[in-house]
Amino acid sequence: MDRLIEAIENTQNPSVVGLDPTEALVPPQVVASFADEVRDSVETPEELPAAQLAVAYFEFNRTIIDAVADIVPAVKPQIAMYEALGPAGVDVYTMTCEYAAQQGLYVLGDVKRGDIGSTAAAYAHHLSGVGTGAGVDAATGDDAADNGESVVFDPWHEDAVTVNPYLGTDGITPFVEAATAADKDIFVLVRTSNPSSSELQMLDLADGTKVYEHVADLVEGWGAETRGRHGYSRVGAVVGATHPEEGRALRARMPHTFFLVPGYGAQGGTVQDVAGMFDERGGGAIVNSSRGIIGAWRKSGKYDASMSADDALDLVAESARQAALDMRDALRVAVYR
Ligand SMILES: O=c1ccn([C@@H]2O[C@H](COP(=O)(O)O)[C@@H](O)[C@H]2O)c(=O)[nH]1
Repeated sequence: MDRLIEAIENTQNPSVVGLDPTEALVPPQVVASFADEVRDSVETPEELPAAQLAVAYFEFNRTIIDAVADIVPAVKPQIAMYEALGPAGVDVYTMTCEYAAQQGLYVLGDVKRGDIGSTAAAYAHHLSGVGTGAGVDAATGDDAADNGESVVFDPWHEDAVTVNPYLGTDGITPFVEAATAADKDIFVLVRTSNPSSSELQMLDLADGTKVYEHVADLVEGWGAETRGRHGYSRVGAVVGATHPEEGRALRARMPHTFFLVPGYGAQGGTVQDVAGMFDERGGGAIVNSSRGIIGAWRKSGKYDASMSADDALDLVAESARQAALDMRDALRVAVYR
């Protein structure tokens, strides 16, 4: 977690911009502007809409990244938005991660993976890359053979990924090993921000703890051997901004676990809600906003359907930057006390 913590210190900004493009969040003239370019690149007419949206998503993301790269430490692309477009979308996911990394941003891939150990080992290649010396073997879950000439190709360009803990320790261990070998991190779902999250997470266990508290204790344990210079482990926790009381209690319960806090803005979370999720030095957490930043152009009052694609992208950039600055400044007041 050290690189993320130092990036936050350098920007004095504990926030991450979520890159969750949808058709509704990209100005229509931007999508339309790629019609001709894409027409020649597809093999069948059915592929055209997905291919066109994918190219538009990349241009949109690049615009956002350029607009915020000097003021935020990190971005969080949500892979679901890209997978929804098929292979063209997955390509744009990896291109977006690569571009963000090239701009010096920490890239947190929101992929929420989780499976039995051998399959988790394959998913862990998001962190370890592909090739000899790339950590765990995808088929067996064993250490990959290293013939001394290790060649690793990292197609994903992620510094961290989100992981689902429902399968327990053997579903997590390959990610911890891969993260450790590659100097990367994971964030495990503990108390999610969504309305139905209490159906499972708030259930009482026989010893009186809640399910999410038990997961929190597991997460502290999974990270115990991986603490860095700043006292936080490589195994972070996802804690929703929509649960301020539980988030505050988790902060005390998980002293070595860094928090990724989604649910700010579009889902109703406020700076007051997230303030208790930071430690006494104003560290220990990073707050995500996706729609609140990338969709800010729609609430700017300046959008006009007759704008050119270039003007619309300028508005996207200006609005995203302002929204990111507003979020940074609000967090600074609430957190850096
Ligand atoms: O508990 C969780 C875990 C993940 N998310 C993800 O964060 C963003 C939130 O987007 P907003 O537009 O800022 O609401 C999105 O990618 C979710 O999948 C979450 O919201 N809550």
